[in-house]
Amino acid sequence: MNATQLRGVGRAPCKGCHRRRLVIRNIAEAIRPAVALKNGNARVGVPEGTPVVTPQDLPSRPRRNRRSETFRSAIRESIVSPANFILPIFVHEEGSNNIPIASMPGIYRLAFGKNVINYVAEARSYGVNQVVVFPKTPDHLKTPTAEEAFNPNGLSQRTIRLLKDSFPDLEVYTDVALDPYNSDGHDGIVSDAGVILNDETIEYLCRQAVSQAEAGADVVSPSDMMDGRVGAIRRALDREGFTNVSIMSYTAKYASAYYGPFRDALASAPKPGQAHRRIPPNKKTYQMDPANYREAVREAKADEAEGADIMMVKPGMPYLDVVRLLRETSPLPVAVYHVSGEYAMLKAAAERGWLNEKDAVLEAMTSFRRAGADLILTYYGIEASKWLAGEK
Ligand SMILES: NCc1[nH]cc(CCC(=O)O)c1CC(=O)O
Ligand SMILES: [Mg+2]
Repeated sequence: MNATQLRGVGRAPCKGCHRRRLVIRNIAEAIRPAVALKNGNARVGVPEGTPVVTPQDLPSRPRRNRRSETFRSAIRESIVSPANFILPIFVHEEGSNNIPIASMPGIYRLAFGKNVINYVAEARSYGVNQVVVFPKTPDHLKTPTAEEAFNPNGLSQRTIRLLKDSFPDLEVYTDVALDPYNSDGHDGIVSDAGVILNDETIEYLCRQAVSQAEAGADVVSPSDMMDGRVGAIRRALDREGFTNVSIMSYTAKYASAYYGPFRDALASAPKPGQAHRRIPPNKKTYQMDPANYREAVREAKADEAEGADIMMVKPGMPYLDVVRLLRETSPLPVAVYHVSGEYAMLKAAAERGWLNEKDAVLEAMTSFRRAGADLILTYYGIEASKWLAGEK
């Protein structure tokens, strides 16, 4: 059989040569089934009734590049690694047990001390060497001006110290915002008229960031969305000699419904107003409108000019277009926050058997990387790393 004959294998019947073609095809399939497959029209083992067609004249067949797992992995464009993950940890000190968070199955407020160490040690054993610390502040320490945020011996500061003492090479990120310490449940100081004060709040955010740097933080992350806070924090850190402490800015943080479980975890949701004080029930006067895209460019330009080292988009999956936008707008690394509500959705569907959790989660992580994120903050940090390591 020569090449010309083989090329005819699998072609649609043409009256004159139909019989000859069948014979050739049978021989070809018997001795070299791969040849028949190469022509894209194998007749081996097709269900009866499968139409016999003329192969399409298609020089470009993208399926060729998907034909084997070996080949697919060889040409994969986006890779997820535990090195990309930043693991959020909730810390409390109301007793020595971890406390489950009802709306985040599998996630706990960790008891300050060895429970925190053990959790982080487990993360590190899977290659996750970055954490971001969120303290659960007891109600009696919350005030309208949130001074606990910069208490040098506050839970946040002690947790940072504990982590850096235990794991000197761990990258410890912090959250800079007043909400966990604010009796009004806002990221900034609320005036009696219900305005979240910008410049006054920044004064305290700077103190908070410096106190975290003094405790040993590697990266401070303002999540408050006040205007100008990145530049002010940069100057405050530099003034105190912390020129090596980085700033990861929540650059495009949207006023999202997906933060609900996080606010459960820290009891940090905006509180009801009082007779003499109007407390806004939501964060829409500082967090971005979910409808806005161009505005993210404006935020990014400001943060870059003010000295941000990393820019973040939050939430994650519903905002992949914004991740891609920042990736193309700036040379800075881009982080994305796969937030508490996104975690809760996946867990809830998985618990009901409606989604394959591992596949759905790794698909989400891959999508963040494809959209252009370098860093991924995710409560799935440990589980996803186990899956990436091939564990069940
Ligand atoms: N400023 C605090 C802060 N930092 C991170 C989150 C949300 C994270 C999550 O939902 O996982 C929030 C909550 C908020 O802005 O209300
Ligand atoms: Mg801004």
